[in-house]
Amino acid sequence: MGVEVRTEGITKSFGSQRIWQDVSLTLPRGEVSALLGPSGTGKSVFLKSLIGLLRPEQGSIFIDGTDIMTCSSKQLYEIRKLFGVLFQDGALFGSMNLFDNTAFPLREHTKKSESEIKKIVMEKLELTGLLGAEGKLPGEISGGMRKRAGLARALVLDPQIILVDEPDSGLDPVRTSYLAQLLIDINAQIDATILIVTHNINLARTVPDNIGMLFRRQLVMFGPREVLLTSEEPVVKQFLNGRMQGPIGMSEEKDESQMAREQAMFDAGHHAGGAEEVEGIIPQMRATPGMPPREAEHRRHIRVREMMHTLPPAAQKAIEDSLDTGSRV
Ligand SMILES: Nc1ncnc2c1ncn2[C@@H]1O[C@H](COP(=O)(O)OP(=O)(O)OP(=O)(O)O)[C@@H](O)[C@H]1O
Repeated sequence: MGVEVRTEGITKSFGSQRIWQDVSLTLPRGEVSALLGPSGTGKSVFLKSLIGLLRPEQGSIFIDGTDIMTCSSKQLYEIRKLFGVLFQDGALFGSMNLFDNTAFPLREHTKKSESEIKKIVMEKLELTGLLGAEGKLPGEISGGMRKRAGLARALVLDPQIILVDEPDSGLDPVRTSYLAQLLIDINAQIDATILIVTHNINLARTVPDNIGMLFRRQLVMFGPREVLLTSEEPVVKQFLNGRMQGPIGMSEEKDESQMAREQAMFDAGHHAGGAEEVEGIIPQMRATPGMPPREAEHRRHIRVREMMHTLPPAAQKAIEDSLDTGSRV
């Protein structure tokens, strides 16, 4: 079962470059959350901080109640075993076939026999649709297969927290949807807490229970998906529709004169980019029929009900509407 991950006021810089500051959020146990943000806003740095690969200079990171910023290195070693991480490129060893890549964490971190290892590895390769490819080298398979192999490897130690860095990078939209479905199904099967770092708008709209966004070195918001998806915040609206019109520029942010120049151009009819102006909420993906129900759905129902009065009116309405249609929450 998944565990809660909570950050309190964490701040990270590299030298004089501040990446983000005072970031506080809670990933509720067993729920799927997504962290969005334009390129370079420090999403990957955040993910690496959660697992203790990078160290923020301020704040606390509680994993199942233990602050990894102050715990001993022995405790940190144990806590890391709770994580399964899927890095952008799968981070596979190029000289090892998929079987050995997937078996690697079991051989490194457990005393399991080779026959036990084989059973687990084949189970995870089957789950990720890779049976039959176990003898292939990473260089011999497609990007989508490498991603799935990375996921198989991330799952072998039965993680309670799964961190996924840009699951869509290098994948076509169809394969991205299949990978998203796989993550939801895995969540239904093992109830792990999942954090997906992405700038894929479709993924953000359809997969997570909770969404947050980093911009201008701040966490702009974090909460139930309905909050961000109904937000009137210009940066959020711009991001969700993938348009040039708004505060996000080619480098991280625009100044006022550039905003005004561009606005005049758009007013004169210039295309602002982006293919669609989607407003509001679209239904969330469900586990594939035949899968166990997601336990997180029930817990989220209770949690969101309790916090309802603290949410903006548009988010409250979206939640009520989903209740009316019986779809969610
Ligand atoms: N180990 C490091 N040392 C110094 N600077 C770093 C290090 N890791 C990341 N950075 C810097 O931190 C900033 C944020 O990087 P990060 O990769 O987290 O962004 P991101 O939001 O994940 O971007 P993208 O969506 O493009 O992957 C960048 O300016 C990057 O150069």
